[in-house]
Amino acid sequence: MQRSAERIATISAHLNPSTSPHQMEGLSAANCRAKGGSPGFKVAILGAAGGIGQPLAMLMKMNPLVSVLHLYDVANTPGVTADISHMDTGAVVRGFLGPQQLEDALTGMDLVVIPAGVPRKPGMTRDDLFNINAGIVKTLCEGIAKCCPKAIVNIISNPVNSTVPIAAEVFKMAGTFDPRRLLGVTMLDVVRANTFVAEDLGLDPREVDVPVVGGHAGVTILPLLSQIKPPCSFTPEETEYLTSRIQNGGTEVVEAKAGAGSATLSMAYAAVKFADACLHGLRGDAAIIQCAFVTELPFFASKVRLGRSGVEEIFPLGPLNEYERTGLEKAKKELATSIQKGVSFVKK
Ligand SMILES: NC(=O)c1ccc[n+]([C@@H]2O[C@H](COP(=O)([O-])OP(=O)(O)OC[C@H]3O[C@@H](n4cnc5c(N)ncnc54)[C@H](O)[C@@H]3O)[C@@H](O)[C@H]2O)c1
Ligand SMILES: O=C(O)C[C@H](O)C(=O)O
Repeated sequence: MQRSAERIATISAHLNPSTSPHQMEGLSAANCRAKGGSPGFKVAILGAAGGIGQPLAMLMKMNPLVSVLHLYDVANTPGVTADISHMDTGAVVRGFLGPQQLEDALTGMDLVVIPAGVPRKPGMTRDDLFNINAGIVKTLCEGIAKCCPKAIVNIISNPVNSTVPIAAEVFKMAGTFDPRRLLGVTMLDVVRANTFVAEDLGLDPREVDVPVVGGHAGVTILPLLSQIKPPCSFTPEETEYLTSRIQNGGTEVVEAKAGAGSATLSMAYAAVKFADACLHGLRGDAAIIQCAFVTELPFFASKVRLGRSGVEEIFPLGPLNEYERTGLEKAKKELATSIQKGVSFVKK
Protein backbone atom coordinates (compact mmCIF):
# COMPACT_ATOMS: atom_id res chain seq x y z
CA MET A 1 0.00 0.00 0.00
CA GLN A 2 2.75 2.38 1.11
CA ARG A 3 4.82 1.53 -1.98
CA SER A 4 1.94 2.06 -4.35
CA ALA A 5 1.11 5.45 -2.78
CA GLU A 6 4.77 6.47 -3.16
CA ARG A 7 4.76 5.34 -6.75
CA ILE A 8 1.65 7.41 -7.57
CA ALA A 9 3.25 10.44 -5.92
CA THR A 10 6.40 9.89 -7.99
CA ILE A 11 4.53 9.62 -11.28
CA SER A 12 2.52 12.71 -10.36
CA ALA A 13 5.69 14.67 -9.62
CA HIS A 14 7.26 13.58 -12.90
CA LEU A 15 4.25 14.74 -14.84
CA ASN A 16 3.80 18.03 -13.02
CA PRO A 17 5.40 21.13 -14.55
CA SER A 18 6.18 22.50 -11.10
CA THR A 19 8.59 19.60 -10.53
CA SER A 20 11.90 21.05 -9.29
CA PRO A 21 15.25 20.37 -11.03
CA HIS A 22 16.16 18.21 -8.04
CA GLN A 23 12.99 16.18 -8.44
CA MET A 24 13.70 15.87 -12.16
CA GLU A 25 16.81 13.76 -11.45
CA GLY A 26 16.29 10.24 -12.62
CA LEU A 27 13.53 11.05 -15.10
CA SER A 28 13.64 9.19 -18.37
CA ALA A 29 14.75 11.00 -21.53
CA ALA A 30 11.18 10.88 -22.78
CA ASN A 31 9.83 12.68 -19.71
CA CYS A 32 12.65 15.25 -19.73
CA ARG A 33 11.77 16.15 -23.29
CA ALA A 34 8.27 16.91 -22.11
CA LYS A 35 9.15 20.47 -21.03
CA GLY A 36 8.09 22.56 -23.96
CA GLY A 37 6.25 21.35 -27.00
CA SER A 38 5.52 22.22 -30.60
CA PRO A 39 3.61 25.43 -31.41
CA GLY A 40 -0.08 25.03 -30.79
CA PHE A 41 -2.74 25.57 -28.17
CA LYS A 42 -2.67 24.70 -24.50
CA VAL A 43 -5.72 22.75 -23.41
CA ALA A 44 -6.81 21.61 -19.94
CA ILE A 45 -9.39 18.93 -19.23
CA LEU A 46 -10.95 19.12 -15.74
CA GLY A 47 -12.41 15.74 -14.78
CA ALA A 48 -9.91 14.05 -17.08
CA ALA A 49 -9.94 10.65 -15.37
CA GLY A 50 -13.70 10.12 -15.75
CA GLY A 51 -15.83 8.27 -18.24
CA ILE A 52 -15.81 11.23 -20.65
CA GLY A 53 -12.46 12.61 -19.52
CA GLN A 54 -10.36 9.61 -20.50
CA PRO A 55 -11.47 9.16 -24.13
CA LEU A 56 -11.58 12.97 -24.46
CA ALA A 57 -7.96 13.15 -23.27
CA MET A 58 -7.00 10.49 -25.79
CA LEU A 59 -8.71 12.31 -28.66
CA MET A 60 -7.24 15.69 -27.64
CA LYS A 61 -3.77 14.10 -27.54
CA MET A 62 -4.36 13.14 -31.19
CA ASN A 63 -5.34 16.70 -32.17
CA PRO A 64 -2.54 18.39 -34.13
CA LEU A 65 -3.65 21.85 -32.93
CA VAL A 66 -2.83 20.94 -29.31
CA SER A 67 0.74 21.42 -28.07
CA VAL A 68 0.20 21.04 -24.32
CA LEU A 69 -2.51 18.95 -22.67
CA HIS A 70 -3.16 19.31 -18.93
CA LEU A 71 -5.19 16.53 -17.30
CA TYR A 72 -6.75 17.48 -13.96
CA ASP A 73 -8.95 15.40 -11.68
CA VAL A 74 -9.45 14.74 -7.98
CA ALA A 75 -8.61 11.04 -8.53
CA ASN A 76 -6.58 8.78 -10.83
CA THR A 77 -4.81 11.38 -12.98
CA PRO A 78 -1.31 9.89 -12.55
CA GLY A 79 -2.34 6.65 -14.24
CA VAL A 80 -4.36 8.27 -17.01
CA THR A 81 -1.53 10.76 -17.65
CA ALA A 82 1.16 8.07 -17.79
CA ASP A 83 -0.99 6.08 -20.19
CA ILE A 84 -1.92 8.96 -22.55
CA SER A 85 1.61 10.38 -22.48
CA HIS A 86 2.96 7.28 -24.27
CA MET A 87 1.00 8.13 -27.44
CA ASP A 88 3.44 9.25 -30.15
CA THR A 89 1.62 12.45 -31.05
CA GLY A 90 2.86 16.05 -30.65
CA ALA A 91 1.09 17.27 -27.51
CA VAL A 92 3.00 17.23 -24.24
CA VAL A 93 0.81 15.74 -21.49
CA ARG A 94 0.96 16.74 -17.83
CA GLY A 95 -1.14 15.39 -14.97
CA PHE A 96 -2.52 17.28 -11.96
CA LEU A 97 -4.15 15.66 -8.96
CA GLY A 98 -6.39 17.35 -6.40
CA PRO A 99 -7.32 20.94 -5.56
CA GLN A 100 -3.79 21.91 -4.53
CA GLN A 101 -2.69 21.38 -8.16
CA LEU A 102 -5.67 23.07 -9.84
CA GLU A 103 -3.91 26.41 -10.30
CA ASP A 104 -0.88 24.80 -11.97
CA ALA A 105 -3.25 22.85 -14.20
CA LEU A 106 -4.97 26.04 -15.36
CA THR A 107 -2.16 28.58 -15.66
CA GLY A 108 -1.54 29.59 -19.28
CA MET A 109 -4.38 27.59 -20.82
CA ASP A 110 -6.08 28.69 -24.07
CA LEU A 111 -9.01 26.28 -23.78
CA VAL A 112 -10.47 24.58 -20.70
CA VAL A 113 -12.92 21.69 -21.15
CA ILE A 114 -14.95 20.65 -18.08
CA PRO A 115 -16.49 17.17 -17.89
CA ALA A 116 -16.08 17.00 -14.07
CA GLY A 117 -19.02 15.83 -12.00
CA VAL A 118 -21.42 12.98 -11.41
CA PRO A 119 -23.47 11.39 -14.21
CA ARG A 120 -27.13 10.27 -14.14
CA LYS A 121 -28.50 6.89 -13.19
CA PRO A 122 -31.81 5.52 -14.56
CA GLY A 123 -34.81 7.44 -13.19
CA MET A 124 -32.85 10.66 -12.62
CA THR A 125 -33.16 13.95 -14.49
CA ARG A 126 -30.11 16.05 -15.28
CA ASP A 127 -31.39 18.56 -12.75
CA ASP A 128 -31.05 15.86 -10.04
CA LEU A 129 -27.26 16.29 -10.49
CA PHE A 130 -27.41 19.97 -9.58
CA ASN A 131 -26.64 19.61 -5.87
CA ILE A 132 -23.28 17.93 -6.47
CA ASN A 133 -22.21 19.35 -9.81
CA ALA A 134 -23.07 23.01 -9.12
CA GLY A 135 -20.40 23.23 -6.42
CA ILE A 136 -17.82 21.39 -8.54
CA VAL A 137 -18.32 23.73 -11.52
CA LYS A 138 -18.28 26.81 -9.27
CA THR A 139 -14.93 25.86 -7.71
CA LEU A 140 -13.34 25.00 -11.05
CA CYS A 141 -14.54 28.28 -12.59
CA GLU A 142 -13.11 30.25 -9.66
CA GLY A 143 -9.77 28.67 -10.56
CA ILE A 144 -10.21 29.64 -14.22
CA ALA A 145 -11.06 33.25 -13.28
CA LYS A 146 -7.86 33.42 -11.27
CA CYS A 147 -5.40 31.51 -13.48
CA CYS A 148 -6.55 31.73 -17.12
CA PRO A 149 -9.29 34.38 -17.34
CA LYS A 150 -8.86 34.70 -21.12
CA ALA A 151 -9.31 30.99 -21.84
CA ILE A 152 -12.25 29.68 -23.86
CA VAL A 153 -14.32 27.51 -21.50
CA ASN A 154 -16.36 24.51 -22.70
CA ILE A 155 -18.79 23.24 -20.05
CA ILE A 156 -19.98 19.64 -20.32
CA SER A 157 -20.98 18.98 -16.68
CA ASN A 158 -24.73 18.63 -16.20
CA PRO A 159 -27.19 20.19 -15.84
CA VAL A 160 -25.66 22.36 -18.59
CA ASN A 161 -28.73 24.65 -18.51
CA SER A 162 -27.71 25.62 -14.94
CA THR A 163 -23.93 25.00 -14.84
CA VAL A 164 -23.25 27.53 -17.62
CA PRO A 165 -25.17 30.27 -15.74
CA ILE A 166 -23.17 29.29 -12.63
CA ALA A 167 -19.92 29.74 -14.56
CA ALA A 168 -21.14 33.11 -15.90
CA GLU A 169 -21.95 34.34 -12.38
CA VAL A 170 -18.56 33.23 -11.03
CA PHE A 171 -16.80 35.07 -13.86
CA LYS A 172 -18.98 38.16 -13.36
CA MET A 173 -18.14 38.24 -9.66
CA ALA A 174 -14.44 37.91 -10.48
CA GLY A 175 -14.69 40.67 -13.09
CA THR A 176 -13.49 38.34 -15.88
CA PHE A 177 -16.78 37.53 -17.64
CA ASP A 178 -16.60 37.57 -21.42
CA PRO A 179 -19.74 36.09 -23.03
CA ARG A 180 -17.74 35.21 -26.14
CA ARG A 181 -15.54 32.80 -24.19
CA LEU A 182 -18.05 30.75 -22.20
CA LEU A 183 -19.82 27.95 -24.06
CA GLY A 184 -22.02 25.08 -22.90
CA VAL A 185 -21.41 21.97 -24.97
CA THR A 186 -24.62 20.86 -26.72
CA MET A 187 -22.74 19.20 -29.58
CA LEU A 188 -23.91 15.73 -28.58
CA ASP A 189 -27.48 16.76 -29.39
CA VAL A 190 -26.36 17.76 -32.89
CA VAL A 191 -24.32 14.56 -33.29
CA ARG A 192 -27.36 12.48 -32.26
CA ALA A 193 -29.73 14.48 -34.45
CA ASN A 194 -27.48 13.98 -37.49
CA THR A 195 -27.28 10.23 -36.78
CA PHE A 196 -31.00 9.64 -36.14
CA VAL A 197 -32.12 11.73 -39.12
CA ALA A 198 -29.60 10.01 -41.41
CA GLU A 199 -30.83 6.61 -40.17
CA ASP A 200 -34.44 7.60 -40.86
CA LEU A 201 -33.72 8.91 -44.35
CA GLY A 202 -31.12 6.30 -45.32
CA LEU A 203 -28.37 8.92 -45.68
CA ASP A 204 -24.72 9.08 -44.61
CA PRO A 205 -24.73 10.96 -41.22
CA ARG A 206 -21.65 12.89 -42.33
CA GLU A 207 -23.77 14.53 -45.02
CA VAL A 208 -26.54 15.62 -42.63
CA ASP A 209 -26.51 18.85 -40.61
CA VAL A 210 -29.33 19.40 -38.12
CA PRO A 211 -29.31 22.63 -36.09
CA VAL A 212 -30.31 21.95 -32.47
CA VAL A 213 -31.07 25.02 -30.35
CA GLY A 214 -32.48 25.87 -26.91
CA GLY A 215 -30.74 23.98 -24.11
CA HIS A 216 -29.52 20.55 -23.07
CA ALA A 217 -32.34 18.78 -21.21
CA GLY A 218 -35.68 17.30 -22.31
CA VAL A 219 -37.96 19.79 -24.05
CA THR A 220 -35.26 22.47 -24.04
CA ILE A 221 -33.43 20.39 -26.70
CA LEU A 222 -35.05 21.79 -29.85
CA PRO A 223 -34.01 20.24 -33.17
CA LEU A 224 -34.93 22.44 -36.12
CA LEU A 225 -35.85 19.72 -38.58
CA SER A 226 -37.24 22.35 -40.98
CA GLN A 227 -33.70 23.73 -41.42
CA ILE A 228 -31.87 20.46 -42.11
CA LYS A 229 -29.14 20.32 -44.73
CA PRO A 230 -29.71 18.77 -47.23
CA PRO A 231 -33.29 20.08 -47.19
CA CYS A 232 -35.73 17.24 -46.33
CA SER A 233 -39.39 17.09 -45.50
CA PHE A 234 -40.93 14.93 -42.78
CA THR A 235 -44.44 13.71 -42.02
CA PRO A 236 -45.88 14.90 -38.66
CA GLU A 237 -45.27 11.35 -37.31
CA GLU A 238 -41.62 11.42 -38.42
CA THR A 239 -41.16 14.88 -36.89
CA GLU A 240 -42.65 13.70 -33.60
CA TYR A 241 -40.56 10.50 -33.56
CA LEU A 242 -37.27 12.24 -34.43
CA THR A 243 -37.79 15.17 -32.04
CA SER A 244 -38.62 12.83 -29.19
CA ARG A 245 -35.65 10.51 -29.91
CA ILE A 246 -33.23 13.47 -30.07
CA GLN A 247 -34.63 14.96 -26.84
CA ASN A 248 -34.37 11.58 -25.09
CA GLY A 249 -31.03 10.43 -26.55
CA GLY A 250 -29.25 10.91 -23.22
CA THR A 251 -31.90 8.89 -21.35
CA GLU A 252 -31.66 6.14 -23.99
CA VAL A 253 -27.97 5.71 -23.09
CA VAL A 254 -28.51 6.08 -19.32
CA GLU A 255 -31.10 3.28 -19.42
CA ALA A 256 -28.96 1.03 -21.63
CA LYS A 257 -26.02 1.48 -19.24
CA ALA A 258 -28.37 0.47 -16.42
CA GLY A 259 -26.68 2.33 -13.56
CA ALA A 260 -23.14 2.44 -14.98
CA GLY A 261 -23.37 6.10 -16.01
CA SER A 262 -24.39 8.10 -19.06
CA ALA A 263 -22.96 8.77 -22.52
CA THR A 264 -19.16 8.89 -22.38
CA LEU A 265 -17.77 7.73 -25.74
CA SER A 266 -20.18 9.62 -28.01
CA MET A 267 -19.78 12.58 -25.63
CA ALA A 268 -15.99 12.49 -25.87
CA TYR A 269 -16.37 12.39 -29.67
CA ALA A 270 -18.78 15.35 -29.58
CA ALA A 271 -16.63 17.27 -27.08
CA VAL A 272 -13.52 16.93 -29.21
CA LYS A 273 -15.44 17.90 -32.34
CA PHE A 274 -16.57 21.04 -30.52
CA ALA A 275 -13.20 21.78 -28.88
CA ASP A 276 -11.53 21.36 -32.28
CA ALA A 277 -13.96 23.93 -33.75
CA CYS A 278 -13.03 26.34 -30.92
CA LEU A 279 -9.31 25.83 -31.63
CA HIS A 280 -9.79 26.38 -35.37
CA GLY A 281 -11.65 29.59 -34.47
CA LEU A 282 -8.82 30.67 -32.15
CA ARG A 283 -6.35 30.01 -34.98
CA GLY A 284 -8.33 32.44 -37.13
CA ASP A 285 -9.84 29.95 -39.58
CA ALA A 286 -12.88 31.30 -41.41
CA ALA A 287 -16.48 30.05 -41.28
CA ILE A 288 -16.31 27.88 -38.15
CA ILE A 289 -19.98 27.43 -37.32
CA GLN A 290 -21.43 25.15 -34.62
CA CYS A 291 -24.35 25.06 -32.20
CA ALA A 292 -23.53 25.88 -28.57
CA PHE A 293 -25.20 27.09 -25.36
CA VAL A 294 -24.11 30.70 -25.19
CA THR A 295 -24.61 33.38 -22.59
CA GLU A 296 -26.29 36.08 -24.60
CA LEU A 297 -30.10 36.24 -25.05
CA PRO A 298 -29.36 35.60 -22.01
CA PHE A 299 -28.64 31.84 -22.30
CA PHE A 300 -29.65 29.82 -25.31
CA ALA A 301 -28.12 27.18 -27.55
CA SER A 302 -27.80 28.77 -30.98
CA LYS A 303 -25.83 28.44 -34.15
CA VAL A 304 -22.67 30.50 -33.61
CA ARG A 305 -19.57 31.50 -35.55
CA LEU A 306 -16.35 30.81 -33.65
CA GLY A 307 -13.28 32.99 -34.09
CA ARG A 308 -10.12 34.31 -32.43
CA SER A 309 -12.03 35.60 -29.41
CA GLY A 310 -14.56 32.77 -29.10
CA VAL A 311 -18.15 33.39 -30.18
CA GLU A 312 -17.98 36.15 -32.79
CA GLU A 313 -21.51 35.94 -34.14
CA ILE A 314 -24.79 34.44 -32.94
CA PHE A 315 -27.09 33.57 -35.81
CA PRO A 316 -30.83 34.23 -35.54
CA LEU A 317 -33.05 31.16 -35.26
CA GLY A 318 -34.37 31.55 -38.80
CA PRO A 319 -37.91 30.71 -39.89
CA LEU A 320 -39.58 28.16 -37.60
CA ASN A 321 -42.64 26.06 -38.46
CA GLU A 322 -45.66 25.79 -36.17
CA TYR A 323 -44.34 22.64 -34.42
CA GLU A 324 -41.00 24.33 -33.72
CA ARG A 325 -42.62 27.57 -32.50
CA THR A 326 -44.62 25.56 -29.93
CA GLY A 327 -41.47 23.67 -28.93
CA LEU A 328 -39.60 26.97 -28.53
CA GLU A 329 -42.17 28.32 -26.06
CA LYS A 330 -41.89 25.13 -23.94
CA ALA A 331 -38.08 25.27 -24.11
CA LYS A 332 -37.91 28.94 -23.05
CA LYS A 333 -40.15 28.31 -20.03
CA GLU A 334 -38.09 25.39 -18.69
CA LEU A 335 -34.80 27.12 -19.52
CA ALA A 336 -35.74 30.22 -17.54
CA THR A 337 -36.16 28.11 -14.37
CA SER A 338 -32.85 26.26 -14.84
CA ILE A 339 -30.96 29.48 -15.58
CA GLN A 340 -32.38 31.19 -12.50
CA LYS A 341 -31.44 28.16 -10.37
CA GLY A 342 -27.81 28.46 -11.48
CA VAL A 343 -27.66 32.23 -10.97
CA SER A 344 -29.23 31.98 -7.48
CA PHE A 345 -26.76 29.25 -6.47
CA VAL A 346 -23.82 31.64 -6.89
CA LYS A 347 -25.59 34.74 -5.56
CA LYS A 348 -26.94 33.11 -2.38
N1 LIG B 1 -23.14 18.07 -22.04
C1 LIG B 1 -23.41 16.84 -22.41
O1 LIG B 1 -23.90 16.62 -23.51
C2 LIG B 1 -23.06 15.68 -21.53
C3 LIG B 1 -23.02 14.38 -22.05
C4 LIG B 1 -22.67 13.34 -21.21
C5 LIG B 1 -22.39 13.56 -19.87
N2 LIG B 1 -22.43 14.83 -19.39
C6 LIG B 1 -22.11 15.13 -18.00
O2 LIG B 1 -20.70 15.09 -17.82
C7 LIG B 1 -20.39 14.84 -16.45
C8 LIG B 1 -19.33 13.74 -16.34
O3 LIG B 1 -19.80 12.53 -16.82
P1 LIG B 1 -18.87 11.21 -16.76
O4 LIG B 1 -19.65 10.11 -17.36
O5 LIG B 1 -17.51 11.51 -17.30
O6 LIG B 1 -18.77 11.00 -15.18
P2 LIG B 1 -17.64 10.18 -14.37
O7 LIG B 1 -18.16 10.00 -12.99
O8 LIG B 1 -17.25 8.97 -15.13
O9 LIG B 1 -16.41 11.17 -14.37
C9 LIG B 1 -16.44 12.39 -13.71
C10 LIG B 1 -15.04 12.74 -13.28
O10 LIG B 1 -15.11 13.99 -12.60
C11 LIG B 1 -14.19 13.92 -11.54
N3 LIG B 1 -14.47 14.93 -10.55
C12 LIG B 1 -15.37 14.94 -9.54
N4 LIG B 1 -15.25 16.06 -8.81
C13 LIG B 1 -14.26 16.79 -9.38
C14 LIG B 1 -13.68 18.04 -9.09
N5 LIG B 1 -14.08 18.78 -8.05
N6 LIG B 1 -12.67 18.47 -9.87
C15 LIG B 1 -12.26 17.73 -10.92
N7 LIG B 1 -12.76 16.53 -11.24
C16 LIG B 1 -13.76 16.08 -10.48
C17 LIG B 1 -14.31 12.51 -10.99
O11 LIG B 1 -13.20 12.14 -10.21
C18 LIG B 1 -14.43 11.71 -12.29
O12 LIG B 1 -13.18 11.29 -12.75
C19 LIG B 1 -21.73 14.47 -15.80
O13 LIG B 1 -22.22 15.59 -15.12
C20 LIG B 1 -22.62 14.14 -16.99
O14 LIG B 1 -23.98 14.33 -16.70
C21 LIG B 1 -22.77 15.89 -20.20
O1 LIG C 1 -28.19 12.23 -20.41
C1 LIG C 1 -27.30 12.49 -19.62
O2 LIG C 1 -27.46 12.49 -18.40
C2 LIG C 1 -25.93 12.80 -20.14
C3 LIG C 1 -25.91 13.77 -21.27
O3 LIG C 1 -26.52 14.98 -20.94
C4 LIG C 1 -26.46 13.20 -22.54
O4 LIG C 1 -27.22 13.89 -23.22
O5 LIG C 1 -26.09 12.07 -22.89
